[in-house]
Amino acid sequence: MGLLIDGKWHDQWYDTGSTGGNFVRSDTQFRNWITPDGSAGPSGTAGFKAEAGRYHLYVSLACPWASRVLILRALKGLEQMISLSVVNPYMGEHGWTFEPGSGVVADPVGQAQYLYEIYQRAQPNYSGRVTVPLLWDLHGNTIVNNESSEIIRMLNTAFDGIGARKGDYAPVELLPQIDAINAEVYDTVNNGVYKAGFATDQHVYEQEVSQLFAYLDKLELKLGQQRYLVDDRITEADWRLFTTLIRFDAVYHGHFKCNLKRLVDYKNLWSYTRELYQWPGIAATVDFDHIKQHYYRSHGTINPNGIVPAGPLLDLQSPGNRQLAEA
Ligand SMILES: N[C@@H](CCC(=O)N[C@@H](CS)C(=O)NCC(=O)O)C(=O)O
Repeated sequence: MGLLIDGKWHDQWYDTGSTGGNFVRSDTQFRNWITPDGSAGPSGTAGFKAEAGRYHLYVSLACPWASRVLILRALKGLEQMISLSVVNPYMGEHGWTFEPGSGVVADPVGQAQYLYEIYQRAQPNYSGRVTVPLLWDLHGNTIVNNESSEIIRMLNTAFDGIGARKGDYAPVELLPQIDAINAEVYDTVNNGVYKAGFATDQHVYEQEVSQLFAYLDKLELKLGQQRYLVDDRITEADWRLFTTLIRFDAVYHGHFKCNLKRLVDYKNLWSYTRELYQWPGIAATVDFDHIKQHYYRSHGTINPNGIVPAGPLLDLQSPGNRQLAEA
């Protein structure tokens, strides 16, 4: 694990020493938007028109942020329009690599060995983290965007005029509610598990874990009364929560010590997770082998012997048929 400084790779772990034992996620830097006509989006520059075959996505199947993007790509039926590379689940001294392995899909652009080469290709003097997901413009030979929350918004509508599947997961009239719940879920759940798992101070860890479970308790009640997080239709907010829930018992409970309860102990949340997992096209985006291999083998400070646990045995195929109480 490391980062690029002035275009040069440095192998170093997150610096929690300067932040009192807290894990602080850095902001992503490439923020352009694909739009139907190539005009500029809410940030970045213009010039990224939605076109079939023009864009390429780099992901890790282990990564919850990349998984959101895979999910929107599947829901919108964009698999033929946006091609895909998958990194090796093991992230070591060179960061993400394309080392051949089960499920790894090589870089078609320049046959990169390491993901950081793709960042160097776009910006030779780039300084910052080398993260997935990464959306690449095959025509312009540059990075469009490496912020998953923005990539999923683009995929939701930008390709609608050129054959994307119907479905709006962030309808304008629901955006204020979606954005509000996304912010809470991000802080307490999506990033909450990382803040607990990467904490290097006992007190910080305990605070993060208690905040995480207090919020899961709230969600458990909510999902006993309503089918989805916002309104009665599935939205982006549900998919953003799902990518953390589906990893919860397999990695966050053990590896990140988020173990006050397991997800399967939450009747409604577990049933909701199964329902979303069984949604058409979604199970194919979930790879428990990559998920477990990545977390347990890549974080040497947390799991020095790199042993990957055999369990848990999850029955994800049993029906996700929650009975809702009257609100
Ligand atoms: N804000 C980014 C975060 C992406 C991210 O942190 N991805 C992780 C994998 S789960 C990564 O690539 N980490 C490598 C690193 O931080 O060096 C997003 O949501 O797109």
